[in-house]
Amino acid sequence: MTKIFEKAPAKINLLLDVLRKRDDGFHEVEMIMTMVDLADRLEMEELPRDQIVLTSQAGFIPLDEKNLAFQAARLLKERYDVRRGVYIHLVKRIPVAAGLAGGSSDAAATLKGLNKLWGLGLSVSELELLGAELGSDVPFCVRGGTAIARGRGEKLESISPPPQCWVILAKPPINVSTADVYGKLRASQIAKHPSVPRMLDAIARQSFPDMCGELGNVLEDVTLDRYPEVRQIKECMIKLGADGVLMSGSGPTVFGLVSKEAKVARVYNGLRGFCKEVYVVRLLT
Ligand SMILES: C[C@@](CO)(OP(=O)(O)O)[C@H](O)COP(=O)(O)OP(=O)(O)OC[C@H]1O[C@@H](n2ccc(N)nc2=O)[C@H](O)[C@@H]1O
Ligand SMILES: Nc1ncnc2c1ncn2[C@@H]1O[C@H](COP(=O)(O)OP(=O)(O)O)[C@@H](O)[C@H]1O
Repeated sequence: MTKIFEKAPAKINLLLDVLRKRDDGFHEVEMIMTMVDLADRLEMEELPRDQIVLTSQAGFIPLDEKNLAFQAARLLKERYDVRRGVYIHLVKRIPVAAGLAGGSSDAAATLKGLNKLWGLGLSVSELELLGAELGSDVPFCVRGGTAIARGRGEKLESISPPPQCWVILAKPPINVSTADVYGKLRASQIAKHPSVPRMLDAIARQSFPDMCGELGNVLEDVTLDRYPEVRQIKECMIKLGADGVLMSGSGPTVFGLVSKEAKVARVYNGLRGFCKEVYVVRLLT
């Protein structure tokens, strides 16, 4: 029986700016997002009965309609009147509720995998549009690569990959709700907005130091104030000598960019002293 395998990588936001709060409750954003090589894996195969069955080795995520992979399968089934069942097994490796878009990437991988398994013939842009119905980060996860995201995150423009480097991810043991963080942000009172043109220029010139200098995320104002442990991890990474340090998305994961391999062990070992979940990965360029 045909089995489809899909990789669902985590994202980081090299830049996250909020322009204003919209009337629909969402925020108008400008983000520069890229993928890292920390990924979930999904296996999808035909089920002889007309049902969506989702399993995972992870005991700490919902496996019913609350799971974004389940929602993605249901959306395709309903929209294209697919009367076939599917068994999805999710190997979860991306930390949950971390600001790394794990659930969104699982949803994107499910859309891509079932498009193949069910022979739907949908284009990447059609899958992105479907993804937008599931969450603001899903269209980017469908497209992958590096992109500027506008609107509520669904309007994408692909750009060339950033200079390659090491990425050290540290996730403190707290769960941060994206809705809460956006809810606490006062968009009209943001003290300092990061510069999209300067970040794009640094990436286009492949200047690693300038890219590090242009990192910025306005959601740090909310999360770092509310969760001192996130601020502490950020300060620690800076002290340990990471070249650029930023919180990803709404947090609480903080990432450090490092260009020289020799420095990676120092940052990793220093962090491991007080943060259990630390990963060393590369950009997916
Ligand atoms: C902050 C970011 C940055 O990449 O990522 P995460 O921290 O979640 O990884 C995203 O904007 C999150 O995207 P995603 O997690 O898909 O959000 P959604 O499910 O669409 O929305 C969750 C909630 O966040 C708020 N929200 C989300 C996106 C946006 N542009 N404005 C908002 O105000 C809304 O309150 C919404 O109900
Ligand atoms: N496939 C999934 N993997 C992880 N979490 C999921 C998934 N589907 C739904 N969720 C729920 O979505 C919430 C946010 O998860 P996640 O996508 O990991 O966070 P973030 O948006 O911060 O990157 C969690 O509370 C989790 O219970």
